Amino acid sequence: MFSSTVSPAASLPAAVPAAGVAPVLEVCGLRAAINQRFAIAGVDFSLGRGETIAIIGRNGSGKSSLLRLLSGLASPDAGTVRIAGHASTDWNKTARHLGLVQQSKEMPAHTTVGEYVLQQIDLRRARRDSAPRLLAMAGLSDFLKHDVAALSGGNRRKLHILCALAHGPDLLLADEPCAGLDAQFQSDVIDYLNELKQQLGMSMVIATHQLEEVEALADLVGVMEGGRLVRLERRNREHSADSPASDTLALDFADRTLVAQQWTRLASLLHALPYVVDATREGERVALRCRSGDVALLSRTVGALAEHEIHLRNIKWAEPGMKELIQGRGMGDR
Ligand SMILES: Nc1ncnc2c1ncn2[C@@H]1O[C@H](COP(=O)(O)OP(=O)(O)OP(=O)(O)O)[C@@H](O)[C@H]1O
Repeated sequence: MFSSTVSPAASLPAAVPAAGVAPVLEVCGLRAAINQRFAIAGVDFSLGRGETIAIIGRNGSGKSSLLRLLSGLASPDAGTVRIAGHASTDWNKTARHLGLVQQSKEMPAHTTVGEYVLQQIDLRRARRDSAPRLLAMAGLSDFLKHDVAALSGGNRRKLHILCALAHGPDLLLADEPCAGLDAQFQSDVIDYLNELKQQLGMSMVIATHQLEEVEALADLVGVMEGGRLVRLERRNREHSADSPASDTLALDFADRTLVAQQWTRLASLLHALPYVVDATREGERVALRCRSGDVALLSRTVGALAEHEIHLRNIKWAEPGMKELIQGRGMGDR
């Protein structure tokens, strides 16, 4: 599913857009103290036109803080964020390029969808005649006269997104756009975001805990941990089924002398497993690099070795799989 793993993220050439194409978003050496104990640091990446980066990581890892810095709502202590070539804090220049969807947004009372959209268009000094097209794209044309407070969670989220796009920005920053939605609404919002990507060539930064959003939308995945971007991967969307994996299993054997005394036999058994890319010795342990991060690999490996009377004391992800990272688990036990 993901083509490569690089750490630190700064050294990743995959995140640099093709030569001659100005990045829509460029983040360089970003550092900012958020409070006395937490800082964003070591964030470097670029996003080309039409590309989407999903920012994942467990609660409190700094995703929202990073989005605030990208949007210019907060200023960095060091480094730069450039949106369409302009410093993110220079709102006069960046505002027309940027659409922002924050995590929670109050809806006004006694306001219809039609009125709300026009208010938001006026706020952004955009053209009122863009309203029908924006509403149609979000599938909300039939809700013009509905009270915004009575909209479903999914439609409300789409309304926020469409308002953020009223002035025709190149870059959408969305903080957990599907948080708290049930599966149906989630998939509605993801379809809508996908249309924006496909039809408008929108570039997007999406902070998320949802695997579905990453699967459907992301060209790049950035993993935040303790305020740092610790992994940055480019997804191979066309060949996701058989792309090489970045997932590694750590194997501890019941017989601690096995690796030292029977390495040749053990290595040939492990290399014969269809999903294994590579097996390497690390003292008494073995690191097994696998083609897919499927959780079933653990039980398949245990079973395959047991057939040869080889028993394991412990088996775990040496590097957390993408599912664990997205759901906020698996970091910190390396
Ligand atoms: N305005 C603020 N003032 C002070 N500290 C803050 C502020 N916003 C966030 N923090 C702190 O910064 C750290 C990172 O929080 P942040 O909300 O960026 O993480 P997150 O990855 O978005 O979390 P979640 O997935 O729960 O939304 C936390 O320790 C949080 O308490």
